[in-house]
Amino acid sequence: MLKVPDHQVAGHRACDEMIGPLVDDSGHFYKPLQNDERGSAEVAFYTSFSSNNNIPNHIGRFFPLFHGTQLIEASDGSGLHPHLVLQDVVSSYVNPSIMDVKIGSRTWYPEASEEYIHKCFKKDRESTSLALGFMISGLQVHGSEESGFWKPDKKLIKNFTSKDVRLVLRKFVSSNTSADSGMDPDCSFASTVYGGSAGILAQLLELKEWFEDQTIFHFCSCSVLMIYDKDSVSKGRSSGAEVKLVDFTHVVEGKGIIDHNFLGGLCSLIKFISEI
Ligand SMILES: Nc1ncnc2c1ncn2[C@@H]1O[C@H](COP(=O)(O)OP(=O)(O)OP(=O)(O)O)[C@@H](O)[C@H]1O
Ligand SMILES: O=P(O)(O)O[C@@H]1[C@H](O)[C@H](O)[C@@H](OP(=O)(O)O)[C@H](OP(=O)(O)O)[C@H]1O
Repeated sequence: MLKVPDHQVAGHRACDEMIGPLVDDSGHFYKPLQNDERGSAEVAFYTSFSSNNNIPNHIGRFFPLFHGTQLIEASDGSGLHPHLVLQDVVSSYVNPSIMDVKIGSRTWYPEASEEYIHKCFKKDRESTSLALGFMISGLQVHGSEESGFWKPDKKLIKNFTSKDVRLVLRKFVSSNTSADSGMDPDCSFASTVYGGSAGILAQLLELKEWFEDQTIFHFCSCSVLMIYDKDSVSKGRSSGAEVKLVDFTHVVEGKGIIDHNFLGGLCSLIKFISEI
């Protein structure tokens, strides 16, 4: 049975008769192919990535598993539409806290049209992308059974300044996070979620090491998803903190050159998190 995901934090959504992703109860995430070249570009990326023998196994785990494409009924009722069939990277979590961070100080690639570059450049300058090398695209933080999720709306997130980003990265790992909380975030989950040998920071550093070397792909406009489960931490279990990369509609060939745009943004995010 396909349904609209409960835990999508950014991107095109299935609502108001708009086509958007669907999930099933077997752990699959169906992302509709965009009709323009973005859809085919993402299929081409997953196809190439999943058959590339030069990708180390420990790096492969940062990417959703790819199960090809499938024609399924679109979420907007418009009929059969091709979808990427991906691993649903949040399906194993009960109440996942998730942050989508779009990496790179620029979200355009040099080969793009002038019009597209102009559109992206404007957004990069208005968001924190240009200044920080990354921007928060969406998030949800689980509070408690009673309070549910803190999921700031898109408009608020769009206007995040560098100072807001610093605060939100703290709120993401705090127990006193809620919509109207004026309290100083306690960061009580920081050491378990960000820290530790299996924490988010360790995973980002592992990714960084690969990006310092890989010249196969340039990941324009791609996001790092950070996911964990507060309930598990509170119950003394591991947070299950995971880093995944998503959104490969604008991946281009690396042509033997390091992806300095992604690498720089990743270093900046690492620095922000390591200071918490
Ligand atoms: N494999 C996945 N498993 C679970 N959730 C996912 C997966 N891929 C994406 N998501 C969710 O969907 C959101 C949007 O994903 P993505 O960026 O791929 O979509 P998009 O519509 O191409 O975005 P944009 O409009 O920014 O280009 C993510 O923030 C995340 O919440
Ligand atoms: O953040 P917002 O305001 O939702 O803006 C969207 C976001 O910037 C996407 O990255 C972009 O897709 P591309 O990166 O593929 O350009 C999309 O373009 P679209 O409206 O043409 O789909 C925008 O609408």
